[in-house]
Amino acid sequence: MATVLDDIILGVREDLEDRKRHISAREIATQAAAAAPAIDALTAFRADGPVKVISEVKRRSPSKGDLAEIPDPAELAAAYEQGGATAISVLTEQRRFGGSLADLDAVRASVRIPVLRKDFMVDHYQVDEARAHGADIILLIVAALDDTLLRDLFQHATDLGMTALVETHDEAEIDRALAADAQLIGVNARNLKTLDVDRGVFARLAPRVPADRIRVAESGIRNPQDVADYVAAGANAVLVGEALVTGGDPRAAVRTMIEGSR
Ligand SMILES: O=P(O)(O)OC[C@@H](O)[C@@H](O)c1c[nH]c2ccccc12
Repeated sequence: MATVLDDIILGVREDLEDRKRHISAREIATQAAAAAPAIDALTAFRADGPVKVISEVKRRSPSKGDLAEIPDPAELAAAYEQGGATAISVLTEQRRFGGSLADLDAVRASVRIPVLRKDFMVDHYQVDEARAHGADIILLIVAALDDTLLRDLFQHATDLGMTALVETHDEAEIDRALAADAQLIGVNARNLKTLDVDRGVFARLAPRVPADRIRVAESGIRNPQDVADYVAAGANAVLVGEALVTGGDPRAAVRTMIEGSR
């Protein structure tokens, strides 16, 4: 049976073929090589201090529908940065999440911290594109990739100076992420095949991730207590979208998440 994830990836591939017709693979690779150097995100995540927050620019999602208007993603990202975010995640998937590369460009121009291109990466072209648009981090979803492609995209991101956030949902995926040498390992509480959120997954999987890796708890974080629970279970970082775009003052919202976890 086709899952939500399969369905999203079908659309992603169609849109990708369109973009390839406008900008060739060779041209996007040239643009990626010419971009300003990527920021070393691992250093930022390994720095001392309280929990690291990756704050997301998220307009819409398949599970919740429209979340927020976000007339100015640059302004939102700047507020996140002022609130103490370690990195900004920008959804660029268009059909289900309402994102775009234009959002990525706007955010890149407005902050100095690392920027994550959040999309369903299945092709070298998207990795080059991420770099050409100034991303420092890309998301690689283990559930969406076979081992060959996972390693290939991971290596390509590394070659371009980027860091991969490798996203997992279960024990087997953690093992695959570790085998690919991922340093930044995400555990998504939302299962992308069913869209169900289970905040208990992180605590179950975290012990399987060696302590020298950076553990990122993703999705379903409603308040500082959820952050504190994830930190207690071993999270070094959290990825928050909905609660920040719907929570009023985004600068205060990020700050509260960080403070509440201490
Ligand atoms: O809005 P939330 O529940 O705080 O979740 C943010 C982020 O974890 C979520 O957007 C996400 C995590 N992994 C993904 C992969 C694709 C698309 C989206 C995601």
